[in-house]
Amino acid sequence: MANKIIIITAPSGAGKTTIVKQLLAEMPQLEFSISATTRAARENEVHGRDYYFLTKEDFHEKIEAHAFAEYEMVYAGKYYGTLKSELERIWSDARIPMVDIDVKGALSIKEHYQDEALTIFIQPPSIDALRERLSERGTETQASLEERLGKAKYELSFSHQFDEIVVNDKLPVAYAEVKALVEGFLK
Ligand SMILES: Nc1ncnc2c1ncn2[C@@H]1O[C@H](COP(=O)(O)OP(=O)(O)OP(=O)(O)O)[C@@H](O)[C@H]1O
Ligand SMILES: Nc1nc2c(ncn2[C@@H]2O[C@H](COP(=O)(O)O)[C@@H](O)[C@H]2O)c(=O)[nH]1
Repeated sequence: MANKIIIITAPSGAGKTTIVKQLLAEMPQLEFSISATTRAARENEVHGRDYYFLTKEDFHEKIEAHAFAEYEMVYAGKYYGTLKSELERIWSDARIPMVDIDVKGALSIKEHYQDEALTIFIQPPSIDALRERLSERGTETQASLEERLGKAKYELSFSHQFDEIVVNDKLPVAYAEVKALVEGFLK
């Protein structure tokens, strides 16, 4: 049987990480694909759990070695990428990688895995809701918040290129919808 992969994408602040964490807690056959990034760790983040935090030099070495299934410079000159070794590690444990990545990265990984992939776009109810969620999350400066919102407007135009679109207005409703899609895909 081909190796399956689930890709969740959305503009920053739409709620994909929130949904992914709940799915991972309830579906033991799924495993979070830990991305590599050159951005600094936030206060509560742990290397090897939330991300592999790399220097720019280390990230470039991995690009040269073709170690990434996809990578993008997502925000503020910072790289983020899905390591092939991470996907292989999860598949070798007979589990399914849950990949939480930006829209451009999701389009390129979708292209690569095609029929083995389920791609879900989490759509925010509005740009104002995104602003409010990112402000309340408290992780962004005014400049980085504006950068994320600016990019969100562009990313929303790609929603129809994914297998499914789920609007995350009321979290329990969106979560139930995503879970049903994932269960259907894994049957
Ligand atoms: N339906 C919802 N209604 C209100 N707040 C929500 C909802 N879903 C998620 N949130 C909150 O919005 C914030 C952003 O959510 P989350 O971090 O999951 O977004 P994200 O898409 O993963 O963002 P990023 O791409 O920046 O990692 C969090 O504080 C989360 O608790
Ligand atoms: N193309 C990729 N995008 C990724 C990857 N890992 C995370 N991301 C996306 O980056 C932004 C910002 O994340 P944050 O942790 O700084 O808030 C978000 O949209 C992530 O989904 C990756 O490996 N490749």
